[in-house]
Amino acid sequence: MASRKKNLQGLVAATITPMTEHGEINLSVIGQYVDYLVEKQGVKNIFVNGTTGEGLSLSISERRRVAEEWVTKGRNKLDQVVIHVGALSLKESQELAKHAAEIGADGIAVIAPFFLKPQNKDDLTAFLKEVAAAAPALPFYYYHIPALTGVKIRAEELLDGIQEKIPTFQGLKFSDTDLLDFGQCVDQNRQRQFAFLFGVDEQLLSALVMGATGAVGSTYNYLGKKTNQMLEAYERKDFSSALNYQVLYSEIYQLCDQTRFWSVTDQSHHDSGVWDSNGPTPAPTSESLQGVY
Ligand SMILES: CC(=O)N[C@H](C=O)[C@@H](O)[C@H](O)[C@H](O)CO
Ligand SMILES: CC(=O)C(=O)O
Repeated sequence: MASRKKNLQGLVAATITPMTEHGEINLSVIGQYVDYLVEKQGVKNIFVNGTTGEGLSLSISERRRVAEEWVTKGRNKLDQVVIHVGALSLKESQELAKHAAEIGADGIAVIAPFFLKPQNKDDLTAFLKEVAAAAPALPFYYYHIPALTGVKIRAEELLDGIQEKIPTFQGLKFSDTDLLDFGQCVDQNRQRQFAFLFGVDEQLLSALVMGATGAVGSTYNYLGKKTNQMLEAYERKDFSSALNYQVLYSEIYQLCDQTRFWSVTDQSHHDSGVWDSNGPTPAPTSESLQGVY
Protein backbone atom coordinates (compact mmCIF):
# COMPACT_ATOMS: atom_id res chain seq x y z
CA MET A 1 0.00 0.00 0.00
CA ALA A 2 1.04 3.56 -0.56
CA SER A 3 2.40 5.17 2.53
CA ARG A 4 -0.45 7.33 3.77
CA LYS A 5 1.35 10.59 4.03
CA LYS A 6 -0.88 13.56 4.34
CA ASN A 7 -2.68 14.26 1.12
CA LEU A 8 -1.00 16.40 -1.45
CA GLN A 9 -2.84 19.70 -1.42
CA GLY A 10 -2.39 23.38 -2.12
CA LEU A 11 0.06 24.60 -4.72
CA VAL A 12 2.60 22.42 -6.46
CA ALA A 13 5.21 24.12 -8.66
CA ALA A 14 6.06 22.30 -11.87
CA THR A 15 9.78 22.98 -11.88
CA ILE A 16 11.78 23.82 -14.97
CA THR A 17 15.01 21.94 -15.50
CA PRO A 18 18.00 24.25 -15.18
CA MET A 19 20.53 23.81 -17.99
CA THR A 20 24.03 25.14 -18.51
CA GLU A 21 24.78 27.13 -21.63
CA HIS A 22 26.43 23.98 -23.00
CA GLY A 23 23.19 22.05 -22.82
CA GLU A 24 23.98 20.05 -19.69
CA ILE A 25 21.61 19.81 -16.75
CA ASN A 26 22.66 22.33 -14.14
CA LEU A 27 22.19 20.71 -10.76
CA SER A 28 24.16 23.40 -8.97
CA VAL A 29 21.26 25.88 -8.78
CA ILE A 30 18.61 23.49 -7.48
CA GLY A 31 19.38 24.23 -3.84
CA GLN A 32 18.77 27.95 -4.43
CA TYR A 33 15.67 27.14 -6.45
CA VAL A 34 14.21 25.21 -3.48
CA ASP A 35 14.90 28.11 -1.12
CA TYR A 36 13.36 30.57 -3.54
CA LEU A 37 10.14 28.56 -3.87
CA VAL A 38 9.75 28.09 -0.14
CA GLU A 39 10.84 31.52 1.05
CA LYS A 40 9.71 33.82 -1.74
CA GLN A 41 6.70 32.00 -3.16
CA GLY A 42 5.39 30.05 -0.17
CA VAL A 43 5.27 26.90 -2.33
CA LYS A 44 6.37 23.68 -0.64
CA ASN A 45 5.42 21.01 -3.14
CA ILE A 46 7.03 20.36 -6.49
CA PHE A 47 6.38 18.34 -9.61
CA VAL A 48 9.63 17.35 -11.28
CA ASN A 49 10.36 16.28 -14.90
CA GLY A 50 6.84 17.04 -16.12
CA THR A 51 5.81 19.21 -19.04
CA THR A 52 7.46 22.32 -17.63
CA GLY A 53 10.56 20.35 -16.66
CA GLU A 54 10.65 18.88 -20.17
CA GLY A 55 11.17 15.44 -18.71
CA LEU A 56 10.37 13.78 -22.02
CA SER A 57 13.20 15.67 -23.73
CA LEU A 58 15.74 14.50 -21.16
CA SER A 59 17.59 11.21 -21.19
CA ILE A 60 16.72 8.61 -18.56
CA SER A 61 20.02 9.23 -16.84
CA GLU A 62 19.37 12.99 -16.75
CA ARG A 63 15.89 12.43 -15.36
CA ARG A 64 17.30 10.27 -12.60
CA ARG A 65 19.94 12.81 -11.65
CA VAL A 66 17.52 15.75 -11.71
CA ALA A 67 15.00 13.85 -9.56
CA GLU A 68 17.69 12.88 -7.08
CA GLU A 69 18.93 16.43 -6.72
CA TRP A 70 15.45 17.83 -6.06
CA VAL A 71 14.76 15.18 -3.42
CA THR A 72 18.13 15.75 -1.75
CA LYS A 73 17.93 19.54 -1.74
CA GLY A 74 14.25 19.52 -0.78
CA ARG A 75 14.77 17.35 2.30
CA ASN A 76 13.40 19.06 5.44
CA LYS A 77 12.39 22.06 3.35
CA LEU A 78 9.71 20.84 0.97
CA ASP A 79 6.56 18.96 1.95
CA GLN A 80 6.29 16.74 -1.11
CA VAL A 81 8.32 16.00 -4.20
CA VAL A 82 6.39 14.22 -6.94
CA ILE A 83 8.38 12.84 -9.85
CA HIS A 84 6.85 12.47 -13.29
CA VAL A 85 8.03 9.09 -14.59
CA GLY A 86 5.95 8.74 -17.76
CA ALA A 87 7.73 7.46 -20.88
CA LEU A 88 6.83 5.67 -24.09
CA SER A 89 8.75 2.61 -22.95
CA LEU A 90 7.08 0.78 -20.10
CA LYS A 91 10.45 -0.49 -18.91
CA GLU A 92 11.92 3.00 -18.74
CA SER A 93 8.88 4.25 -16.92
CA GLN A 94 9.19 1.40 -14.42
CA GLU A 95 12.89 2.09 -13.98
CA LEU A 96 12.13 5.73 -13.17
CA ALA A 97 9.32 4.75 -10.81
CA LYS A 98 11.61 2.36 -8.94
CA HIS A 99 14.30 5.01 -8.82
CA ALA A 100 11.85 7.58 -7.42
CA ALA A 101 11.04 5.17 -4.60
CA GLU A 102 14.72 4.46 -3.91
CA ILE A 103 15.64 8.13 -3.58
CA GLY A 104 12.74 8.85 -1.24
CA ALA A 105 10.34 10.83 -3.46
CA ASP A 106 6.82 11.34 -2.11
CA GLY A 107 4.91 10.24 -5.18
CA ILE A 108 5.02 9.47 -8.89
CA ALA A 109 2.90 10.69 -11.77
CA VAL A 110 2.46 9.23 -15.25
CA ILE A 111 1.03 10.54 -18.51
CA ALA A 112 -0.55 8.28 -21.13
CA PRO A 113 1.85 6.90 -23.77
CA PHE A 114 1.44 9.32 -26.64
CA PHE A 115 2.85 7.77 -29.83
CA LEU A 116 1.32 4.34 -30.09
CA LYS A 117 -1.61 5.30 -27.90
CA PRO A 118 -3.90 3.25 -25.68
CA GLN A 119 -7.22 3.08 -27.49
CA ASN A 120 -9.42 2.54 -24.47
CA LYS A 121 -9.58 2.69 -20.71
CA ASP A 122 -8.45 -0.91 -20.22
CA ASP A 123 -5.27 -0.43 -22.26
CA LEU A 124 -4.41 2.75 -20.44
CA THR A 125 -5.12 1.25 -17.03
CA ALA A 126 -2.95 -1.76 -17.86
CA PHE A 127 0.01 0.51 -18.66
CA LEU A 128 -0.44 2.66 -15.55
CA LYS A 129 -0.83 -0.40 -13.38
CA GLU A 130 2.49 -1.85 -14.51
CA VAL A 131 4.29 1.41 -13.76
CA ALA A 132 2.63 1.83 -10.37
CA ALA A 133 3.57 -1.73 -9.44
CA ALA A 134 7.25 -0.86 -9.86
CA ALA A 135 6.95 1.51 -6.88
CA PRO A 136 4.39 -0.22 -4.65
CA ALA A 137 5.01 2.04 -1.66
CA LEU A 138 4.60 5.33 -3.51
CA PRO A 139 1.38 7.27 -4.07
CA PHE A 140 0.50 7.24 -7.75
CA TYR A 141 -1.04 10.12 -9.72
CA TYR A 142 -2.42 9.96 -13.24
CA TYR A 143 -1.40 13.01 -15.25
CA HIS A 144 -4.21 13.80 -17.68
CA ILE A 145 -3.06 16.17 -20.42
CA PRO A 146 -5.00 15.19 -23.56
CA ALA A 147 -4.02 18.28 -25.57
CA LEU A 148 -0.41 17.12 -25.55
CA THR A 149 -0.71 13.32 -25.39
CA GLY A 150 -3.62 13.06 -27.81
CA VAL A 151 -5.13 10.45 -25.49
CA LYS A 152 -8.67 11.66 -24.99
CA ILE A 153 -10.01 8.96 -22.67
CA ARG A 154 -12.08 10.91 -20.17
CA ALA A 155 -10.57 11.08 -16.71
CA GLU A 156 -13.91 10.31 -15.15
CA GLU A 157 -14.10 7.05 -17.10
CA LEU A 158 -10.52 6.14 -16.18
CA LEU A 159 -11.09 6.75 -12.47
CA ASP A 160 -14.12 4.49 -12.31
CA GLY A 161 -12.85 1.46 -10.36
CA ILE A 162 -9.19 2.46 -10.62
CA GLN A 163 -8.29 1.72 -7.03
CA GLU A 164 -9.16 -1.94 -7.49
CA LYS A 165 -6.63 -2.09 -10.32
CA ILE A 166 -4.04 0.31 -8.90
CA PRO A 167 -4.08 0.18 -5.09
CA THR A 168 -1.56 3.03 -4.81
CA PHE A 169 -3.71 5.39 -6.87
CA GLN A 170 -3.95 8.61 -4.93
CA GLY A 171 -5.03 11.30 -7.31
CA LEU A 172 -5.32 13.04 -10.58
CA LYS A 173 -3.43 15.89 -12.11
CA PHE A 174 -5.95 17.30 -14.53
CA SER A 175 -4.51 19.54 -17.25
CA ASP A 176 -7.53 20.14 -19.42
CA THR A 177 -10.26 22.75 -19.70
CA ASP A 178 -13.12 20.23 -19.60
CA LEU A 179 -14.52 21.23 -16.24
CA LEU A 180 -17.46 18.88 -16.67
CA ASP A 181 -15.10 15.92 -16.76
CA PHE A 182 -13.12 17.32 -13.82
CA GLY A 183 -16.26 17.96 -11.76
CA GLN A 184 -17.52 14.44 -12.42
CA CYS A 185 -14.19 12.99 -11.28
CA VAL A 186 -14.56 14.84 -7.99
CA ASP A 187 -18.24 14.07 -7.59
CA GLN A 188 -17.98 10.36 -8.28
CA ASN A 189 -15.08 9.83 -5.92
CA ARG A 190 -16.28 11.72 -2.89
CA GLN A 191 -15.88 8.69 -0.65
CA ARG A 192 -12.25 8.23 -1.62
CA GLN A 193 -9.51 10.50 -0.41
CA PHE A 194 -8.03 11.33 -3.78
CA ALA A 195 -6.15 14.52 -4.57
CA PHE A 196 -7.70 16.47 -7.44
CA LEU A 197 -4.96 18.71 -8.72
CA PHE A 198 -5.88 21.15 -11.43
CA GLY A 199 -3.31 21.99 -14.11
CA VAL A 200 -4.67 24.92 -16.13
CA ASP A 201 -3.45 27.75 -13.94
CA GLU A 202 -5.45 30.48 -15.68
CA GLN A 203 -8.69 28.63 -14.82
CA LEU A 204 -7.90 27.52 -11.29
CA LEU A 205 -10.65 29.58 -9.69
CA SER A 206 -13.32 27.75 -11.71
CA ALA A 207 -11.74 24.42 -10.79
CA LEU A 208 -11.86 25.29 -7.08
CA VAL A 209 -15.61 25.63 -7.44
CA MET A 210 -15.71 22.17 -9.00
CA GLY A 211 -13.79 20.72 -6.04
CA ALA A 212 -10.07 20.95 -6.83
CA THR A 213 -8.00 20.09 -3.75
CA GLY A 214 -4.84 21.63 -5.15
CA ALA A 215 -3.06 22.76 -8.29
CA VAL A 216 0.08 21.84 -10.20
CA GLY A 217 1.46 24.40 -12.60
CA SER A 218 4.33 26.25 -14.17
CA THR A 219 3.17 29.68 -13.04
CA TYR A 220 3.41 28.79 -9.34
CA ASN A 221 7.15 29.16 -9.80
CA TYR A 222 6.67 32.91 -9.88
CA LEU A 223 3.01 33.51 -9.01
CA GLY A 224 2.91 31.15 -6.03
CA LYS A 225 2.54 33.90 -3.51
CA LYS A 226 -0.22 35.63 -5.46
CA THR A 227 -2.04 32.38 -6.11
CA ASN A 228 -1.88 31.49 -2.42
CA GLN A 229 -3.61 34.82 -1.80
CA MET A 230 -6.27 33.81 -4.31
CA LEU A 231 -6.75 30.51 -2.47
CA GLU A 232 -7.11 32.39 0.82
CA ALA A 233 -9.64 34.81 -0.69
CA TYR A 234 -11.59 31.84 -2.02
CA GLU A 235 -11.50 30.14 1.40
CA ARG A 236 -12.96 33.20 3.09
CA LYS A 237 -15.56 33.46 0.31
CA ASP A 238 -14.23 36.76 -0.95
CA PHE A 239 -14.91 35.87 -4.56
CA SER A 240 -14.39 39.31 -5.98
CA SER A 241 -10.81 39.48 -4.66
CA ALA A 242 -10.23 35.92 -5.82
CA LEU A 243 -11.37 36.90 -9.29
CA ASN A 244 -9.01 39.86 -9.33
CA TYR A 245 -6.11 37.50 -8.78
CA GLN A 246 -7.30 35.15 -11.50
CA VAL A 247 -7.65 38.01 -13.97
CA LEU A 248 -3.94 38.70 -13.49
CA TYR A 249 -3.33 35.50 -15.39
CA SER A 250 -4.65 36.91 -18.63
CA GLU A 251 -1.87 39.49 -18.50
CA ILE A 252 0.68 36.75 -17.96
CA TYR A 253 -0.87 34.92 -20.85
CA GLN A 254 -0.27 37.88 -23.10
CA LEU A 255 3.30 38.09 -21.92
CA CYS A 256 3.71 34.47 -22.85
CA ASP A 257 2.30 34.97 -26.31
CA GLN A 258 4.90 34.00 -28.93
CA THR A 259 7.16 32.61 -26.26
CA ARG A 260 7.41 29.59 -24.03
CA PHE A 261 6.23 29.45 -20.47
CA TRP A 262 9.70 28.22 -19.63
CA SER A 263 11.16 31.52 -20.76
CA VAL A 264 8.92 33.42 -18.39
CA THR A 265 9.82 31.16 -15.48
CA ASP A 266 13.46 31.37 -16.42
CA GLN A 267 13.36 35.15 -16.61
CA SER A 268 11.59 35.42 -13.27
CA HIS A 269 14.21 33.20 -11.63
CA HIS A 270 16.91 35.24 -13.28
CA ASP A 271 15.40 38.48 -11.96
CA SER A 272 15.10 36.96 -8.50
CA GLY A 273 18.73 35.90 -8.52
CA VAL A 274 18.04 32.17 -8.45
CA TRP A 275 20.42 31.75 -11.36
CA ASP A 276 22.39 33.77 -13.88
CA SER A 277 21.20 32.01 -16.95
CA ASN A 278 19.16 28.93 -17.64
CA GLY A 279 20.90 28.32 -20.94
CA PRO A 280 19.15 26.32 -23.63
CA THR A 281 16.26 23.95 -23.06
CA PRO A 282 16.76 20.18 -23.36
CA ALA A 283 15.26 19.92 -26.82
CA PRO A 284 16.32 22.44 -29.46
CA THR A 285 12.76 23.27 -30.47
CA SER A 286 10.92 26.53 -30.43
CA GLU A 287 7.52 25.08 -29.70
CA SER A 288 5.39 27.34 -27.59
CA LEU A 289 2.83 26.02 -25.17
CA GLN A 290 0.66 29.03 -25.80
CA GLY A 291 -2.72 27.84 -27.00
CA VAL A 292 -2.21 24.24 -25.96
CA TYR A 293 -5.60 24.11 -24.30
C1 LIG B 1 0.82 22.67 -20.96
C2 LIG B 1 1.39 23.11 -19.65
O1 LIG B 1 2.55 23.42 -19.51
N1 LIG B 1 0.57 23.15 -18.65
C3 LIG B 1 1.01 23.54 -17.35
C4 LIG B 1 0.69 22.46 -16.41
O2 LIG B 1 -0.08 21.56 -16.62
C5 LIG B 1 0.36 24.83 -16.87
O3 LIG B 1 0.95 25.23 -15.67
C6 LIG B 1 0.48 25.91 -17.91
O4 LIG B 1 1.84 26.20 -18.12
C7 LIG B 1 -0.26 27.17 -17.49
O5 LIG B 1 -1.55 26.85 -17.12
C8 LIG B 1 -0.31 28.15 -18.63
O6 LIG B 1 -1.15 27.68 -19.65
C1 LIG C 1 2.27 21.98 -15.11
C2 LIG C 1 2.72 20.64 -14.92
O1 LIG C 1 2.25 19.95 -14.12
C3 LIG C 1 3.81 20.19 -15.70
O2 LIG C 1 4.57 21.00 -16.14
O3 LIG C 1 3.93 18.98 -15.87
